[in-house]
Amino acid sequence: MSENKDYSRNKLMDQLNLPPLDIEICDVTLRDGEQTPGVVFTREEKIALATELDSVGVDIIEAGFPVVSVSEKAVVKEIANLGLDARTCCLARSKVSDVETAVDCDVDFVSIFIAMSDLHLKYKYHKSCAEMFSCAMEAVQYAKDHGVGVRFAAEDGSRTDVEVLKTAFRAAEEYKVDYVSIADTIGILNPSTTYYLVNEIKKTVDTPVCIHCHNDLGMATANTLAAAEAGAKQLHTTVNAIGERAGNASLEEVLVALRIQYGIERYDTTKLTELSKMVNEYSGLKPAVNKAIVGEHTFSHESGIHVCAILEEPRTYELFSPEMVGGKRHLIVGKHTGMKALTGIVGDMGHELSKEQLASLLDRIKNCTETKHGISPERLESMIKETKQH
Ligand SMILES: CC(=O)SCCNC(=O)CCNC(=O)[C@H](O)C(C)(C)COP(=O)(O)OP(=O)(O)OC[C@H]1O[C@@H](n2cnc3c(N)ncnc32)[C@H](O)[C@@H]1OP(=O)(O)O
Ligand SMILES: O=C(O)CCC(=O)C(=O)O
Repeated sequence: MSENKDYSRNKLMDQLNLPPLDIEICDVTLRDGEQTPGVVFTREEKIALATELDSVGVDIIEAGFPVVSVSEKAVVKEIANLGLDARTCCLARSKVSDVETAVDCDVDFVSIFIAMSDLHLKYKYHKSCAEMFSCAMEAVQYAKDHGVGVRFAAEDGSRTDVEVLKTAFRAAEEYKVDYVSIADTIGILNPSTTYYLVNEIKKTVDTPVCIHCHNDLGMATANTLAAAEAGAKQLHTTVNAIGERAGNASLEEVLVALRIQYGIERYDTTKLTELSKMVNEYSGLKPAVNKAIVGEHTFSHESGIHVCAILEEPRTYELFSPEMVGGKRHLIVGKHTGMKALTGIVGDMGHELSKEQLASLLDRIKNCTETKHGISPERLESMIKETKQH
């Protein structure tokens, strides 16, 4: 087998003998992502994002929640009619009027949701589970009668009694819903409980299961993958992990993990950095510098021990190549720079310094307190010139 230069495969996965994952990605950036406080995507931005998500190979694009506004409905309909390879869906409450609006948008399926947790029934709906379920099935029937697919979603599914969830999904199956969905709405799950919950539901229904994870405990990506291992078919993601509160499972993290850990290579990960930049620009939300996959530091290295190895073989300290995700490598010069790194960097900048000059430059760099954020290429250039003059 030829050596893979793009990434290091997690070979420990071989020890687990997992069956291959049978998954699809439903990206919800345009719906849950836009629910991030203060975020609004324009029509043009939504269309640009849908087109880019499609070119990544995302299987389903959740285009929006049509009853939110007239312009929201219009753009959901426009995206559904763009002729993308991805299927489209949108959100609807368990109300026939919401589903009527969704059906009018020409989406492939509508996600009809209710919460069946005690907290939501008592404080949000002030109705019994049976009453809410009946509203949901009326809405499901309406969609089915109009030839539109249905995802029946249990909002707050992770805090819903498991037996209640099973009974509801079993009953929804009678209405021929196309998917049942478990939402970890407030991000309470961990990988073990996610696996348990999905496995329980898989034992109960034959209908494909979806998982929608929030990141309140920083586990959304891990939980999404645990759900996939337990047999969840549809995995929900957002670009840059945006979404309610701490956000959702990150598209870029899930796709790269699927490739490296599970051998799923059909998504075009080279577009992920560009997609992240688009969401950054349109949402006004810059990912943290240490955000996995798309953060500014993903391929930035300062430590001498790391850089001296990277100069020979980047895989020593990079799990995957910048090229694999459309990113760029940056070698940072600062307090932690070593001699090999400095020699390489100075050479790459087109300069030749003697051993003594390099040692003197390194000493200056290590003791330079003028900046806390590394030495910029411009500052380094002038330091090199100063070193040459001495
Ligand atoms: C977990 C999630 O992400 S759910 C999706 C959250 N997304 C949003 O809320 C999108 C933005 N929301 C909006 O623009 C508005 O809230 C709308 C258009 C959806 C509804 O607006 P309004 O009609 O003014 O209702 P309002 O927001 O005040 O209250 C929500 C109502 O929906 C009801 N509701 C909430 N979820 C559901 C559901 N799944 N099925 C049926 N009814 C529901 C609430 O009980 C409440 O009913 P009430 O008006 O009888 O008390
Ligand atoms: O499961 C779904 O499709 C949507 C539910 C949702 O957005 C949530 O509960 O956070």
